[in-house]
Amino acid sequence: MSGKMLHDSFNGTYEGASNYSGRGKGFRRDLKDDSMGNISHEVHHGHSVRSWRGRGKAGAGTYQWKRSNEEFVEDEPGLSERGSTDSHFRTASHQLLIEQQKKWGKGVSGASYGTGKRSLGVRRAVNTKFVPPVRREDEEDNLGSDELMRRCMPYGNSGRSRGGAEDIPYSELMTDERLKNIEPKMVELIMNEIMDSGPAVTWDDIAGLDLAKSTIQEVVVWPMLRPDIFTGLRGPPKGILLFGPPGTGKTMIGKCIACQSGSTFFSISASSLTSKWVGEGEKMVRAMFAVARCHQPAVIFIDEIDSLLSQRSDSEHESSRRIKTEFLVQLDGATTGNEERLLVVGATNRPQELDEAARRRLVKKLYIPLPENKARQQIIEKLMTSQSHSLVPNDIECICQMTDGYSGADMANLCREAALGPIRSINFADIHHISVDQVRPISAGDFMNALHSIKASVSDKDLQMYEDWNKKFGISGR
Ligand SMILES: Nc1ncnc2c1ncn2[C@@H]1O[C@H](COP(=O)(O)OP(=O)(O)OP(=O)(O)O)[C@@H](O)[C@H]1O
Repeated sequence: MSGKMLHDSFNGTYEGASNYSGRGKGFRRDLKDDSMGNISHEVHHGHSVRSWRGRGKAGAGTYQWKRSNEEFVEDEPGLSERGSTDSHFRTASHQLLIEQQKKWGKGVSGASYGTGKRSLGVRRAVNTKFVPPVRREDEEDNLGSDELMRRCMPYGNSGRSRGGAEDIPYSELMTDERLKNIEPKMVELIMNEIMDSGPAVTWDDIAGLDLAKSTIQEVVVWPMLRPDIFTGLRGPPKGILLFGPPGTGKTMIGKCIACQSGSTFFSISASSLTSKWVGEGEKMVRAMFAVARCHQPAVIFIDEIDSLLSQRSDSEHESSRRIKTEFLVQLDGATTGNEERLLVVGATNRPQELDEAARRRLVKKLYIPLPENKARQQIIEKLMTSQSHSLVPNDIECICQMTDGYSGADMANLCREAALGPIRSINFADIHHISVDQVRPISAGDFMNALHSIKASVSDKDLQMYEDWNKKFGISGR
């Protein structure tokens, strides 16, 4: 292209990408405009160059990157006021963004703050600390994209869910062949919202479930750790299903598998693909598998998998059908690629709704039942270690007997409710000046009161259904 080069280093913001800077470590972006409205955009990384051409206007604005038709167009006029805009009209969100950029610096982008972008609905881990989505004033300007990506990960490198997998710099990742047909904004979304880097989960964190834990250890964790030994007939399944009542630790197990096998953990709720990402769900599925392939070994955890792989019906929406087809294609790809170290863990509270194709692909089906007496005791003891309490072993035994039928989540709720007992006994007027030491310890009486309001959430009828399904399809159902 013979036109002049407007920017030797593109430093705008791509739509949907948060805090994205073109000046990443180890790569350079060039944006050229030939004055005829033709744009060329190149990413130089090492010796490789990837380029896109299209029509649009160069400026320091927000660009939409349409790789499907090789187009690169300006989406909103320059966010910084020096952008090449002809119009003075701004939307409210655009104006807000300009004001935020003035206040916080250019690290703030429309996708990262204040524009109501939807999240994927992945629950934050219990201990996840709040990480402000905007750059603090004391942070340096012009962070490279790798640095930005690192900062998006709430825990840096310590205590992460990943056991052994090394970080792949974002710039390097984007040159990976496997991401060739994936939109960069999708990659970034997956890395920010689905790739989980929260605190590690160990087997000891999960109370009870001894049979499930030992089976998982043997069937998936060891084979993922030693693929050289577990070959051929000993090869690991590419998909497993965890089924059982809500709140019994299925998500914890999924994460624990990733931690213990040194894998990267990707976690998404299937319903968010259809409800929150209307029209994008299919792309998300493809992107998630592609990013996971770049981060092998990897565990992809799909919560509520029944909403993705339920029996087909005539009333099924076209977009849901497409997401399901894409998911099955990806799952089959993972199953046939013998070299790939990718495990899909599906979790469901409604196993009876899975169709035959799903049951066939999720080879091992593990029942995750309600916690037994001993497991309930472990949950109480674990949660009480960080609290001041006056419970003696007898009290805990008594509470455990009274909580037959409670799930792990019910037990956690019960402890939370009991922990409020001492607070409720404080006079409202004293709450302002009372010291922490003056709050009385949690007592057995607080638990007795809490038992009035926190009940078992799983019905006997549902339990029977899980038992029946386990007998029919589960690997522990004999
Ligand atoms: N076996 C367990 N050991 C310790 N804590 C547990 C256990 N089961 C559940 N919990 C508690 O319940 C919470 C919810 O657990 P988790 O999300 O893993 O359940 P789930 O089976 O995935 O639920 P859902 O089906 O509703 O998604 C956990 O954060 C933990 O506090």
